[in-house]
Amino acid sequence: MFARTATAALRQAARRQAPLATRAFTTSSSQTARSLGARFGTAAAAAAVATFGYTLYTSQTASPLHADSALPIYGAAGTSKERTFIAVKPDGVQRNLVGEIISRFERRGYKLVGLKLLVPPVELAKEHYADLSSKPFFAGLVDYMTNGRAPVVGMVWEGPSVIKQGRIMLGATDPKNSGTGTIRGDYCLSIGRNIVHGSDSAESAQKEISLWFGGKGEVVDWKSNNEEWVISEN
Ligand SMILES: Nc1ncnc2c1ncn2[C@@H]1O[C@H](COP(=O)(O)OP(=O)(O)OP(=O)(O)O)[C@@H](O)[C@H]1O
Repeated sequence: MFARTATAALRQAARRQAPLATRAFTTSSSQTARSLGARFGTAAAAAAVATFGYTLYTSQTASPLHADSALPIYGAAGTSKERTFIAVKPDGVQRNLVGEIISRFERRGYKLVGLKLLVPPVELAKEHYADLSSKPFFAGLVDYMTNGRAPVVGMVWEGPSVIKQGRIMLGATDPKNSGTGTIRGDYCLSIGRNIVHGSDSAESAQKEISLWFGGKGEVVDWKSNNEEWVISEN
């Protein structure tokens, strides 16, 4: 009974989270590109589909579901299945801070449901930072993320309020304004080398998880045995 109720709640939350999602899977690249085009721009959508070789899911296309779950890969914001995209940028990898950053999220009680190491294609970085494309530092930002001098570690973390709490754990964009105890406040000094990224809203998390983890089976829905000790409210 509880399982059925929880599943229904998740389905409802997922529908609220993706109100424009179609009910059937989108199978054709051109169809997907059109959907993406409406949201992120036609060129970016076509380039993304061509570049990554897999479908990018947005709120205008159906999201991939886990085989045994009604949950989209981007989770259900506002529930204990909320998910966010966190990335250790190339400077964080180069400075051997991957373990430290993973450890902070693990110790807080969040659950790792996606993890990959990659040198992102230029188109992926451009799409990820599309809202900054007019900024003078955009070209340098894309180069720093994609030039291969070190890879990026992409992650999907799950748990209550993980989007907001993840941003708090990261600290301010400019490390000079980040408090001690935050990742950026403890480990970096420059806005251009701030070692981590975190989704800043449910909409961003949905876009970014779909962008970086859209391949089949790249986000894993698993049950942690610690869950009742971490997220129960009695
Ligand atoms: N003035 C700047 N000079 C150089 N790089 C910048 C500057 N402002 C932002 N950036 C880079 O662009 C990234 C994205 O900036 P944004 O304003 O979206 O901040 P953010 O959301 O805190 O960062 P992120 O998206 O990486 O988590 C920053 O993390 C930083 O790497």
